[in-house]
Amino acid sequence: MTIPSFVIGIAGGTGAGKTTVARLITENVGESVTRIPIDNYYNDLSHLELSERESVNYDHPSAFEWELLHDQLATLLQGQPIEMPKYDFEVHNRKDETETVEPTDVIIIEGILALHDEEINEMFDLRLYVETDADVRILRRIQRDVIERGRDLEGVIDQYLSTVKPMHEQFIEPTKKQADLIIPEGANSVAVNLLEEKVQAEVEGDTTRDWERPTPE
Ligand SMILES: Nc1ncnc2c1ncn2[C@@H]1O[C@H](COP(=O)(O)OP(=O)(O)O)[C@@H](O)[C@H]1O
Ligand SMILES: Nc1ccn([C@@H]2O[C@H](COP(=O)(O)O)[C@@H](O)[C@H]2O)c(=O)n1
Repeated sequence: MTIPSFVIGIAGGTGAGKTTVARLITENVGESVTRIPIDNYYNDLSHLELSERESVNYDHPSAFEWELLHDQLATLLQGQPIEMPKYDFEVHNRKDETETVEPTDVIIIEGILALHDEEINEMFDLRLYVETDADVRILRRIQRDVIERGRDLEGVIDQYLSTVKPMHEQFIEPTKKQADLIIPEGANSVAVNLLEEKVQAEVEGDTTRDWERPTPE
């Protein structure tokens, strides 16, 4: 049984480079790291029609099932596996299947609102906020949403102006204050190299966590 020794939260606006940072800093540590996108914890919206799901505000904190994320992270920290939900952006809903995730030395929780929830924040040993200019982020998002998430240009622009931008300003950007480190320009190589070394040390070392683990209910 592995008891994770280091938990990293990575927040930042859409397209800031969170996933890229998470991937790069864990590239050389193989299976000792688990990456958990909080997108997988969007609420199950199976009770809604596709047309209704299309108009949900996915950038508001209420779009996520925080309790499930909290409980599953606590389970991993107790050395137990979880059944992580999986998300399908094309249909705006959870997939039917889950993925079994085993606890590993290092866990990364990554997503726009990764630093939003107070209790989850307390479970992190390191809180990162990836900061990239809004114009760069929207350009990246257009490209990604059209190519990978089955969206059209008009829809991406409408969604950006109606919910993504205002929610970023109201909820996401303020979580920067919770961060231990702010990473400018996304995956900048100096920050990535330093964090990569830190992750490597956690995987190789015999470190223990300094917060009190939640007791199972
Ligand atoms: N530093 C960077 N330079 C150039 N492109 C980048 C950089 N960081 C990320 N990208 C690209 O931008 C897009 C969004 O990055 P991603 O890491 O998925 O962002 P996020 O997870 O914050 O939404 C991806 O296509 C990625 O390859
Ligand atoms: N059905 C959904 C769910 C979420 N989104 C958008 O995803 C963004 C978060 O993902 P990143 O990889 O960009 O961090 C968020 O801004 C939501 O607007 C969506 O479009 N559709």
